[in-house]
Amino acid sequence: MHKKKTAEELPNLLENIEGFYNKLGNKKLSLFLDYDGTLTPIVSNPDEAKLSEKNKNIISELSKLIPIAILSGRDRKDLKSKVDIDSVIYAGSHGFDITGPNGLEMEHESKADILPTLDQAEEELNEKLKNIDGVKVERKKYAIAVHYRNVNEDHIDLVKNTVDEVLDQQDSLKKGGGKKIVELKPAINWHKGRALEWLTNHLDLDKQENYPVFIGDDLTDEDGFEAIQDDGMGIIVGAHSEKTAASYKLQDTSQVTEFLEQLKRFLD
Ligand SMILES: O=P(O)(O)OC[C@H]1O[C@H](O[C@H]2O[C@H](CO)[C@@H](O)[C@H](O)[C@H]2O)[C@H](O)[C@@H](O)[C@@H]1O
Repeated sequence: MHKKKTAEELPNLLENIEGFYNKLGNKKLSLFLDYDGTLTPIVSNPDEAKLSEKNKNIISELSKLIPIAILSGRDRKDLKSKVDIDSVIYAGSHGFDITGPNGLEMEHESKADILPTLDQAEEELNEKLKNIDGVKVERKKYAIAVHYRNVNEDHIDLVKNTVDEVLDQQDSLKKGGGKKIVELKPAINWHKGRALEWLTNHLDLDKQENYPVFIGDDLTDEDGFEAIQDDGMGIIVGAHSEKTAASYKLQDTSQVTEFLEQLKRFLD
């Protein structure tokens, strides 16, 4: 277990790019990317978080050179429609639902049991929260995000308490956090880190020869950083409320774009 640091304590990747290339050495790079807050800036309406043409082009070009997977809390279909590149892997609902090139399809084995429970929780949340202005209940196949970014500060506790009430009745769901959201997720030890490990196995990325890099900005990305901290590198974008297992930082999404551009030139 490595000691976690605050994002402020970490070196900026762009200012230390030679150190990154040295760590990579002769190993083959694979890239794992979060979506919201990493490839797109955080915006108030989740539907408006669009991938820029610039990022789309770079990711598309990079995916011809190295394996790329996008690991998101979003629903996999929503994620795929927003990114719209055929040559990358999509892991939606925090890694519960994965598709990719060459017929790759993986849904977590819990699917049959958990879907009716999520359906019921979604219905209850919609009913109980319907009179609170600004709240948004976002159903993903294997999770539900309750957004309170646009809720009046006086009502935020009510939103959080309502989520707790619904969770109290569902032993098979657990609570998750994120940027101005509370999530209801399957109470299973599966997350972006486990999905990342599953993908490195599936892609046959032997640890001796490969170097996975994961870029993310939020609490749920910490599982991904931890999964690769011995054999690869976690890069945090901005900061979140806790210490991080990442080893480098990028200031914001524009620095992510800059890094991806540099990477493309380096690999060409
Ligand atoms: O794992 P990610 O790809 O980072 O997804 C995490 C959550 O992202 C989205 O919500 C966040 O971004 C929204 C758009 O910028 C913002 O309005 C919201 O406040 C953020 O929490 C997405 O809507 C969620 O489903 C994801 O779980």
